Amino acid sequence: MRGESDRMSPVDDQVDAPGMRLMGITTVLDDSPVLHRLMLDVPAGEITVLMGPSGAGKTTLVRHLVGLLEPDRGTVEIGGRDVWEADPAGLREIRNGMGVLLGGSSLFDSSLFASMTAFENLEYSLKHHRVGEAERRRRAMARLEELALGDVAEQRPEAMPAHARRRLGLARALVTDAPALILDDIDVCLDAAHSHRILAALANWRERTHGTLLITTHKIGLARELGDHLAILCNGRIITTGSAAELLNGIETNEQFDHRFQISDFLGPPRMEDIEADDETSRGGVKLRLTIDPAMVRAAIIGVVVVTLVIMTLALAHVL
Ligand SMILES: Nc1ncnc2c1ncn2[C@@H]1O[C@H](COP(=O)(O)OP(=O)(O)OP(=O)(O)O)[C@@H](O)[C@H]1O
Repeated sequence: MRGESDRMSPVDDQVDAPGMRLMGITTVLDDSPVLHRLMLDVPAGEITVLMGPSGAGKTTLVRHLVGLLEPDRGTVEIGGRDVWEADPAGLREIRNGMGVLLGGSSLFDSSLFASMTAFENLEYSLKHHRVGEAERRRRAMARLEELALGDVAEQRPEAMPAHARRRLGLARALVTDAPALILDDIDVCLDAAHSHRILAALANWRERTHGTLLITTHKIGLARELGDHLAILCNGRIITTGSAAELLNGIETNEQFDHRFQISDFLGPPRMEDIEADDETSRGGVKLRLTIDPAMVRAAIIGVVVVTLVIMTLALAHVL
């Protein structure tokens, strides 16, 4: 029989931890540039912590990775597969290999079902991965206990305080033992009482899966503790990568962090002019994604039909 520390994949076969790679990512939201020519490598089987000032674009980057938001330019690869070129079945396969906790503490953000209890929320994910009933119970309860949620297993998430709901979202991301884990902003659950449990749960997941973890946080202590690799996202780009100990040397507060990385980044925020200039010069190397508005296509077809009819009418009138 297998113990808790055994390696388990979502479907009980060994699955290799995937690397993740973002190349040349440019994103414009509401006519404002958010990311510009962003490059990031998340090595397979290791922990990468992503930090950056508030509004730098961390959640936007995560949304590109998990298939929720298509970048305007560039490629997003997980395990060597382009997330945004995958067909729906391929995208489902990529998503099945990921445990995800989105930023925010609302029900929607934590990917929880309001109509299900804490236990049912976790069991649902395992059912989706065709895990048998007894094993579902064992795994779901193990994750709930691990995150101090055993007592509220029968409660619905809406009845829980925000930090407990956030831990439940984390338990749900962990429960399938996916080989890739993407956790956006777990700071909400990192109060003094629970941070050691969160770190222990992540260490346990790592021991079971040897998976790849990408985590975004504002907590300098957490980044120091976890970070095999630290990447700093600032002004829409990854401005530096390295070991957390080196990059955070001498930084104790978020003000010091912002001061070192945001104020000293001489390139500053991305500008729309630069992105438009890229569009004009883009050839070959960087992929340009064009959005075709169906309304424009319809208008163009109607226009062609009308012009054709007018020409035919004129030609007919000329003949008669
Ligand atoms: N749907 C949207 N429409 C328009 N602008 C958006 C949208 N989502 C995010 N933004 C803007 O994009 C920028 C980056 O936001 P994002 O949430 O990715 O930053 P973040 O680094 O995760 O911030 P935080 O650390 O505060 O969570 C911000 O200026 C934000 O206002």
